[in-house]
Amino acid sequence: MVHISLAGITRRFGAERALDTVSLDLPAGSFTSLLGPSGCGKTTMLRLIAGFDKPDEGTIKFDGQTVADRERQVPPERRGVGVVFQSYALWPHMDVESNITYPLATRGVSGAESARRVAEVLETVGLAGFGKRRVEELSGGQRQRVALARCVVAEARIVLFDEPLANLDMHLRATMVDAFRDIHRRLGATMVYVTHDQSEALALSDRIAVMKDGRILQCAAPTEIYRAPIDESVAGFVGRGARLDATWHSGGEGGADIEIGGHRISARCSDSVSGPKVRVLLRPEALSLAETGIPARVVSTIYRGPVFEVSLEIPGQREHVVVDCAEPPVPGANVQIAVSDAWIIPR
Ligand SMILES: Nc1ncnc2c1ncn2[C@@H]1O[C@H](COP(=O)(O)OP(=O)(O)OP(=O)(O)O)[C@@H](O)[C@H]1O
Repeated sequence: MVHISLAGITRRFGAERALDTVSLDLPAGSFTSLLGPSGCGKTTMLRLIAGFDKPDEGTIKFDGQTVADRERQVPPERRGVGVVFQSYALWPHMDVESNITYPLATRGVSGAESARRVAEVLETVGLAGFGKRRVEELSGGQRQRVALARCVVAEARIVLFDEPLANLDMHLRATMVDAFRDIHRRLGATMVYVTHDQSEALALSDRIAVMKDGRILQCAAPTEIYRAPIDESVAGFVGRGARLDATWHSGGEGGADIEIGGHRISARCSDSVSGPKVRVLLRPEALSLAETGIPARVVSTIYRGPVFEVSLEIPGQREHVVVDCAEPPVPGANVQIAVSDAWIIPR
């Protein structure tokens, strides 16, 4: 288990800053997801941690030891980092066993000991009996698991995942999410996971770092990112929900009364916000159609599995509000929205 610390990391490509003075601490044994739109710098960050690339400014330390700064650069093979990338990084023409034993062979482990460890790890990743199969004969999900097995065998102290599930179908993704969680529990390695997929990030990580334009906007537990996003970008990027204009009425210190469409509601807030105008985040699960509430008009309904996603327009608001309903109201109908939870977005 390794504590990873990035301090003031900048990586430029021409005039562009792929990473812009990023500082981030990843505690030993933590599982952190990097979440953010395409091009925000997630892969660049992983490559710097792995040692495939070098920062222009700043320092990366593993357990207090510098592995990269402007002058020094510890090579990837001496960092104890395992990678599970979408491009697999396996030798396709070799069999599964040879791919997995490679890190053992480089450390002088061979023969019966090597065979025992490979059998054990194949069992762990659910590939018992696949040792002699060539990698090119495996499915995408199976290849991911071989890459993971290689990290386990190498006893990687840090494991980096770059969109490992992007090419897999929904069912396999769910299975792999379970496998990753299980491996994290067993290995106790410090894991960093890059994804576009919020549900993966929320399910897997103990912390999520939300990135934009080469910077980290917020790094916190998934529940905090979801319930108390630090700004408009995080609120808009993670989870469903609408950001609305509201008028401050009274309160402070964790909670306030605010008004939307002439209707008063209670909202959570950080200590730093106050009126007279505020922005508020309403998540679908905290909303329902009721006898009294914020007046709105039904714009559309879409069936999403067990519930209908109902899109509602509130006069004077730019974003539509989404509510999940068992029975869909008629488009055009005037309704009222009851609110059980709301978050005032800090500025
Ligand atoms: N080798 C390179 N040469 C030039 N520009 C690069 C290079 N690598 C990355 N970039 C640029 O740096 C920025 C960050 O790229 P990066 O791959 O880290 O983003 P990302 O968040 O991983 O994106 P995605 O989710 O699409 O994979 C992008 O604008 C990209 O075009």
